Amino acid sequence: SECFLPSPKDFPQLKNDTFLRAARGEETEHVPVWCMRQAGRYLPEFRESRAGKDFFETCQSPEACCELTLQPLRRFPFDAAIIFSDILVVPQAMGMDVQMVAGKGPTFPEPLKEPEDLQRLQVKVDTDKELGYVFRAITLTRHKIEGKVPLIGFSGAPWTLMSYMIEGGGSNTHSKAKRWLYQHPEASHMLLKMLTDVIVEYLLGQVAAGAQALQVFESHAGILGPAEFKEFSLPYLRDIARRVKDKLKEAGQDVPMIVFAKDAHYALEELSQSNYEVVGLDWTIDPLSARERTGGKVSLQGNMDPCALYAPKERISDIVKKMLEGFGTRGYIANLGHGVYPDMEPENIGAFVEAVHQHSKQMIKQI
Ligand SMILES: Cc1c2[nH]c(c1CCC(=O)O)Cc1[nH]c(c(CCC(=O)O)c1C)Cc1[nH]c(c(CCC(=O)O)c1C)Cc1[nH]c(c(CCC(=O)O)c1C)C2
Repeated sequence: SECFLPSPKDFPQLKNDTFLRAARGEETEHVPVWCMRQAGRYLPEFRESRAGKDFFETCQSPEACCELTLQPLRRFPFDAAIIFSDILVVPQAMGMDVQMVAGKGPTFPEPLKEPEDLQRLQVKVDTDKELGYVFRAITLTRHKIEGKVPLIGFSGAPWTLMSYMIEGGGSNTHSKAKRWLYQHPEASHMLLKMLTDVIVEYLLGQVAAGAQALQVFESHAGILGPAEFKEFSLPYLRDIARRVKDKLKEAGQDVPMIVFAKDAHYALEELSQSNYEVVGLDWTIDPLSARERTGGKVSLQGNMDPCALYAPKERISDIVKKMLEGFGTRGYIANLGHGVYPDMEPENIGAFVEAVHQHSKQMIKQI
């Protein structure tokens, strides 16, 4: 229960800082690797822990979040962990009802339909009160991880959260949310601004609780084109990193920030100049051209096609080798271009991690 949770103080010393060094573009002995959705249904122990339990109730239990975050680390030598939670806890904190419906995914029974609906949202969110359970999960996990690897906190980006709040769940066209951009640009900016304010507080709270890096997920960037991305996503992504960094600096703190804007290859140059140390890439971008286009301004993270995990292990090793040769070993964090799917073989995730470590050690020795 809550009163026995440890405080965000006296954390165990970090033993493997490879991920943090790569994020800052420093030299490492091997390329660090972790996987988006590394805590997930592809692990039998995850399915067992989650069985019969409500998804958001699980998110609200620091002990359950801690256990699910640690599970993949017991199996694989990942170089980072990401706290088990979901991006949709932010719309919940703003007063919206979100349920996880089996076989359908996250569902908002009463999505935003017209600009008047913005009045239903909490303007000033007390993140300690509404999202304190995430902060407590981070503090507990940072203790229980025993300094093995850094712990990443995260948030959804404003446009991605806006699209869920208007669509009411997952969508192929995102046409309801995009209608707002074209019919109600002012209300759209008002909503994006509201979300940005909450996200900044939320990310700062996660660092105060013990998060050692932050990733911002703009998972629905690809549905925007270059012009809409520049107007409705990029300014908010930039504002979030700027405000979080300025506040942390005041407190003498500094954590690397990663921006993952899925399918936003058209905005790679802008993303590399948006106040984030690391730009996460999906698999539709060629590693070498991503390097050229970002011109050494940022570290890069990604980007193996998750479906390559269906390949035999020797093939995974070859794909990883090519990926490493494309990105180079400096300022690079290996990852998938999106999350692990539930039907993937845990063994093949192991092969992916091992291939990154082995090939990169070889390459670094030869430099
Ligand atoms: C494991 C899981 C999560 N969320 C959902 C699941 C599946 C449900 C379950 O297993 O019980 C529902 C869950 N939550 C969401 C979805 C996608 C819905 C859709 O658009 O169709 C689902 C199935 C929304 C969501 N949630 C998240 C994103 C951004 C990343 C991405 O682009 O995939 C998004 C878009 C972030 C997220 N979500 C989660 C994590 C922590 C685990 C880890 O990464 O190891 C993280 C970082 C955890």
